[in-house]
Amino acid sequence: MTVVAALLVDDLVRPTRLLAARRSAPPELAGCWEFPGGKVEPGEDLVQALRRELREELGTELTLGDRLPAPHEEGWPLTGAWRMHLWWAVPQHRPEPLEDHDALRWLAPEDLHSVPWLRTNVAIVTAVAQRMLAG
Ligand SMILES: Nc1nc2c([nH]c(=O)n2[C@H]2C[C@H](O)[C@@H](COP(=O)(O)OP(=O)(O)OP(=O)(O)O)O2)c(=O)[nH]1
Repeated sequence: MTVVAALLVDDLVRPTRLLAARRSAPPELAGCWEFPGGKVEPGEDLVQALRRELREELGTELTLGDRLPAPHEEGWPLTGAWRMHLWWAVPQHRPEPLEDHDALRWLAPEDLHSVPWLRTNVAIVTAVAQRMLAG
């Protein structure tokens, strides 16, 4: 019941832009923005799953930073029993919307709320904006 996702930024020390991705499926989530990532598969650890998802979805390897602190040890609550863990990361290649997304946008911290995020992401986006603005 674990989802992993990347907070893709231009720089791990002084991030000025964060990548938001617009979902193309399923219909009930399409058009909403999220952090690229997905479900951990059996036999994978969290970071292996994160690297696989980013390779599949955006065609990039990652330089990983810290994990975003979550309000619970199990991660950020999504719907039902799903929980999400997120890592700051810099993409090693130019991200392309290969699978699951139909648009990507690099946002400044003050513009993070300018796209319609998945409802479950709003609290996370607020925490991310605070961290980016705190420098
Ligand atoms: N990737 C991602 N999923 C999120 C975010 N916020 C959020 O509520 N979710 C939810 C949406 C989905 O119900 C679930 C992740 O599913 P997914 O469809 O991305 O997973 P997946 O790539 O492994 O795809 P699948 O096996 O379900 O086909 O978590 C987010 O920021 N990123």
